[in-house]
Amino acid sequence: MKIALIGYGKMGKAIDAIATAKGHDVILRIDHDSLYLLEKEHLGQADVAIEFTTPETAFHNIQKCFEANVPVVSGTTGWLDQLPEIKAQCEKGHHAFLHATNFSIGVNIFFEVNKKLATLMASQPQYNVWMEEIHHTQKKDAPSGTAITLAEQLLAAVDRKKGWVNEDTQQADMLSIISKRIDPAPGTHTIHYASPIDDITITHTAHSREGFAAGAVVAAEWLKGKAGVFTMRDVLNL
Ligand SMILES: NC(=O)C1=CN([C@@H]2O[C@H](COP(=O)(O)OP(=O)(O)OC[C@H]3O[C@@H](n4cnc5c(N)ncnc54)[C@H](OP(=O)(O)O)[C@@H]3O)[C@@H](O)[C@H]2O)C=CC1
Ligand SMILES: O=C(O)C1=N[C@H](C(=O)O)C[C@H](O)C1
Repeated sequence: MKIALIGYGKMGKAIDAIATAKGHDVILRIDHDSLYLLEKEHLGQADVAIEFTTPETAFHNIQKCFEANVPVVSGTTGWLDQLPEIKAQCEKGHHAFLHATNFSIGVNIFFEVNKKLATLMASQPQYNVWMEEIHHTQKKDAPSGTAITLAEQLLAAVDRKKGWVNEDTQQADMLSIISKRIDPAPGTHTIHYASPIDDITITHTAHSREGFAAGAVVAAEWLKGKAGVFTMRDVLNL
């Protein structure tokens, strides 16, 4: 499979290593200083593009893939207010787009555990709940995209929380998401339920970026030849 990598930072490089080891041909490595490659003439030669850049650039990069009619897998976080618009453009143009706030298999299983635990906790108001995420200091967005996905899942089940805030709030009806930036943490997410009698805590800890990168390559293999808007749940059949 011919792959165009859009963004050649920590994730772009990790994906390059895994895709190449699997026998794929990485034909483009597009970074800040090679944006001229983000045109149909070059992008159009790829079977699929994998986009991991910045919150400010993801929307434009994905549009460029649509213009070149190249299926695009994106893992960039921090731009999710624009996600409905890009999904609409994808549907309208019959393109292919797959976004996930986290591509690791472990986190996608963790998402399912989070939903189940939140459903069980919905009728147990003695438990207060809050969330913590820890990432490296170069991370641009807070809270992490994964933490937002976890929070949205939790809020859909637990009525006593009306929304989330990115601070340690004392407001009983708001879910605290506490963000910590500590090197070299690749990504740790914890959900705490605490009562006067006992606590339940679930944690996912990434030991490296390998899980994110491997999942993105699997998603790209899966997306090739398809049209529509997809997530990692479709890839993993969850
Ligand atoms: N969904 C998931 O599983 C995961 C998602 N992420 C997310 O992926 C994104 C990237 O993470 P990471 O690789 O760690 O970040 P890095 O900062 O290491 O890499 C981002 C790269 O994108 C480049 N870039 C900036 N603007 C453009 C542009 N317009 N076109 C192409 N490339 C550009 C940057 O270049 P320069 O430095 O020159 O500006 C940099 O090399 C983040 O949003 C992060 O949250 C991260 C891990 C897993
Ligand atoms: O920026 C990162 O590094 C990560 N970003 C994603 C997120 O915002 O959730 C996924 C992972 O946690 C690593």
